[in-house]
Amino acid sequence: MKPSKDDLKKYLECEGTQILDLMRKALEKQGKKTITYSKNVFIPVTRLCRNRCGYCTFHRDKTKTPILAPDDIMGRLKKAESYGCREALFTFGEAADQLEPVKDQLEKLGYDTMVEYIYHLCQETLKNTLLLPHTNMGILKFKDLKMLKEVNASMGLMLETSSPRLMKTIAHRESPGKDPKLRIKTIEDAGKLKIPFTTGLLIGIGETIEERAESLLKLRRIQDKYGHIQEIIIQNFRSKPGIPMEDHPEPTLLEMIKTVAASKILFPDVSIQVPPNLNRETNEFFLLAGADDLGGVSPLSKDYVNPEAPWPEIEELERITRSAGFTLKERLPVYPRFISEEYLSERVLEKVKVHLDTL
Ligand SMILES: O=c1nc2n(C[C@H](O)[C@H](O)[C@H](O)CO)c3cc(O)ccc3cc-2c(=O)[nH]1
Ligand SMILES: C[C@H]1O[C@@H](n2cnc3c(N)ncnc32)[C@H](O)[C@@H]1O
Ligand code: MET
Ligand code: SF4
Repeated sequence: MKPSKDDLKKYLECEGTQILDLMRKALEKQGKKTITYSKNVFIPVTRLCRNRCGYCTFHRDKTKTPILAPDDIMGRLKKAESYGCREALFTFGEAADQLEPVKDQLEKLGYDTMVEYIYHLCQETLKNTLLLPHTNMGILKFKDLKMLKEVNASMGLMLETSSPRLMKTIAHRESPGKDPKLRIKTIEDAGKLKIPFTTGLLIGIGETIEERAESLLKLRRIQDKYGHIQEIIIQNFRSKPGIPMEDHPEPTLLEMIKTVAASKILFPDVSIQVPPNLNRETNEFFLLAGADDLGGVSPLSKDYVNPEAPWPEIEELERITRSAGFTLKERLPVYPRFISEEYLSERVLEKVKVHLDTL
């Protein structure tokens, strides 16, 4: 029986030893002995962005390099390959090609749009490296998703929250692209196109418990209809100096544990990921609450979204995983059940197969 909204609210609100019962229940649903992670390189293709999320330090108003040049990117990818990475995580400010400096630089490089540029970069990645592209560029149109499916092993977009109320608060009031209607449309379009998909929630940006439950149920309904969601990231808001939400409290450890556990109970069929660099001291608790993936870990690049939080070494992930009673296993940016012609283009599938023997 799938939990109802009331069940979810109860999970998210429970206290004391009820939390231990919740963790046990989630762990039973999780049911596996392994915890996965992906070795990646984070490529910030552009940091210019049309939005101004109250929690974000990634976006830049002005920069000398509006977009990273192809040779710079190829250099980073080659280096990543030599470190044994398998995933190229291309991250962008949203709709940056609506902004003049980006438009100008794209034009100089011979591209009309950012989608054309990233398509080319993914193509080059597949041609010249062993890395598998995963593109996370904000909301996209159906036709752009369709084009990018050709050259990506998986794609991603955080839902953040399904609450339209936050469009009026400090978190999203200057971010038209965080309108949950638009985000949900993109995630559904990716489902229609059968693109293996990463999404998630940002916890602690002013949403209520009820809104947290609604966000999870929204993703559940999408997954029931399309089945393309491979992982859900439960990401905790981290406060940092200088952001509009600097004084906003971070979610507590117990709130995060309850959200992770409730997510696993609602999504026994999807990996629940907690980024390990945002919870250096407390990762074990999430594994004991049903999280089964530690996400992308980069041996050579920093997390440009949370630059103050370095990624742990693989040895540390191994130690964390072992002490929680699991074994660590590397995975690709596309999860095993999506490795088929149904979900991957021929050229991506061919590249994915090269990795399967060495995982
Ligand atoms: O370490 C991080 N990885 C992030 N990733 C990457 C993720 O951890 C992994 O690389 C994916 O699981 C790919 O397998 C994202 C991927 C998306 O598609 C959408 C959003 C994110 C956000 C983050 C993030 O904030 N921090
Ligand atoms: C790439 C993803 O990183 C997340 N993100 C952006 N800013 C922060 C922050 N201060 N703390 C935690 N996560 C953040 C958002 O969920 C975005 O979608
Ligand atoms: N700007 C995009 C979004 O918020 C990509 C990740 S944030 C750096 O969806
Ligand atoms: S989180 Fe993404 S959309 Fe929001 S301001 Fe930062 S880069 Fe832009």
